[in-house]
Amino acid sequence: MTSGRNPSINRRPIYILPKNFAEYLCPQQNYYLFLDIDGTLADFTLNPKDSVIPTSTLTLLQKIQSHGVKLAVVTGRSLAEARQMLSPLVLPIAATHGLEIAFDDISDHNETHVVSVDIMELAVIRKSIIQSCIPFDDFTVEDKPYSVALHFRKNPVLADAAYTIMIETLKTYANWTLKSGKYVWEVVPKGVDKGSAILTLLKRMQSSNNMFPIFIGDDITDEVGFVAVQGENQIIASQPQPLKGMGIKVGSEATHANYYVRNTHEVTILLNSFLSFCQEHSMLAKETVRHVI
Ligand SMILES: O=P(O)(O)OC[C@H]1O[C@H](O[C@H]2O[C@H](CO)[C@@H](O)[C@H](O)[C@H]2O)[C@H](O)[C@@H](O)[C@@H]1O
Repeated sequence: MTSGRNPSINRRPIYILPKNFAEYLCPQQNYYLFLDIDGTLADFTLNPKDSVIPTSTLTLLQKIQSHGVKLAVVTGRSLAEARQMLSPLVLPIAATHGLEIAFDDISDHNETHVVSVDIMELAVIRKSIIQSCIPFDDFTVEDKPYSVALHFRKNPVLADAAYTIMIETLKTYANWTLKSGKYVWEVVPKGVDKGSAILTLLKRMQSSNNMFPIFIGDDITDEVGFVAVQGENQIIASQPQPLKGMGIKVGSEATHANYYVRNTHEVTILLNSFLSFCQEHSMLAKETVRHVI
């Protein structure tokens, strides 16, 4: 649990050789690509403020987008921070684990909150957490607009102390819940998760029925996202068939995802293979047009 493992998940995913990812794709499908940020597009850093999505990855995503593939980001980061990390890319974002949803490419700064948040209460919770952390040197409290995260990556031995602080703090606050992640515990409003966020985004982004969602993520909070794209617990109202997409876990731990790659480097190789598929597919389309003319 301390490093983000969840013992209740015991399925073993299939390894995708990332450079051969295009072999899993088919030109008849409409791909919707959902991406997590930390541990997927960005490597981990000790301080959350230091992490970046490499410019080469942003360029790659921009190229994939230019081929008409629908892209969206689903992250635990706040919306403001996600926008900043993704700049200059403009795309739909589900932030704060699905609380803040923004359709930036569809309409200018069109944002919604999935549940209402008591900001005053959050301030009290934050203060209490900071107070409880005083005896410890190695915690990092990440102050976010609608949640508060307690990081113990600097000293993983503090995992249990971090958990105790968070669980004790939450005892008197019924509208908040605890999410675990890699070397982090986070207090977030109840009623938000990445699976529901993906389905909300998909419904808005949908341009045809032949949807094939792919979600790439690395952490426990991404598990419900894998279940959602693989169509294992619901159908979208306007969708006659259950979704049958692809969950890809970054890392070889047990997961609900059907597939995995090993690390963020392999994510970029996989995305390059996806781009090659798009390029080849558009080139084939152009060839067809040329022959018809
Ligand atoms: O859903 P994600 O995009 O993966 O965001 C989840 C959390 O990511 C960040 O924390 C993680 O990355 C940090 C920077 O590399 C690292 O120090 C920490 O140990 C990781 O848990 C972010 O700080 C959180 O706000 C996000 O919820």
